[in-house]
Amino acid sequence: MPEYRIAPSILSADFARLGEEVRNVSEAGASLIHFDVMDNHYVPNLTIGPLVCEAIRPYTDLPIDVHLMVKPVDRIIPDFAKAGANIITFHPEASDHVDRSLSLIREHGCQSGLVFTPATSLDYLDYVLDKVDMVLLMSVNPGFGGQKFIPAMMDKARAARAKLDKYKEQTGRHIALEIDGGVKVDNIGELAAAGVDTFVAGSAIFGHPDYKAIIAEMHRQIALHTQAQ
Ligand SMILES: O=C(CO)[C@@H](O)[C@H](O)COP(=O)(O)O
Repeated sequence: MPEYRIAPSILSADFARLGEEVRNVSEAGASLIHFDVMDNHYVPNLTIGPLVCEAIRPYTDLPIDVHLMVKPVDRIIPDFAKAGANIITFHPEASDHVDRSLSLIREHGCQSGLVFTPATSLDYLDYVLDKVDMVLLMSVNPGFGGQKFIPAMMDKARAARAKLDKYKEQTGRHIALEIDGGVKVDNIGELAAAGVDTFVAGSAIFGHPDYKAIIAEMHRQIALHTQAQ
């Protein structure tokens, strides 16, 4: 049975009270803090950088899961590692040398991962799986919170899990499968059954009045859909 993790996306938090929001979701049962970095170049929005990562670091003991939506990728990796990031993921299309960017993340003491937009092929994984700790599937187009889950991503999750399971059979190493975009209580169970183990949720958590209750309900749905497996 994999460890199922809920990662609130602070993109949907109240930025005026960010430290407090991070503390509140941490105490409410979150497993990771998902940190979306957008540059208004690779994606059409502009968010937060290493200074904000450093500022929230004292508010949680949970791993900070930095999702880079920036181009180029490499220059900013050491800054995030220094700011307290634990996991750093990036989009292969945004890196000049994917293998080098993955190595750079690990050299800086973080877990590494590749992110796939809805239309990006999983083939990018083929020659670099040994350097990947987490695969992040985007189930919306990157740039904004509060979008609708793209249904075709359910099959993509199954395909990704099959690839990662095959790799585990060969090597014994588990690679986490994370999904991001439109994750709610009504689809999280099916996603878990499809093989996803890490769930990013922004508006579903920060838009709910009781963070503890919504995270508990997400775990309940996951358990309901995976117990029989
Ligand atoms: O990276 C992104 C969007 O680009 C996501 O992390 C969103 O922030 C998820 O938000 P919801 O769809 O859960 O509201």
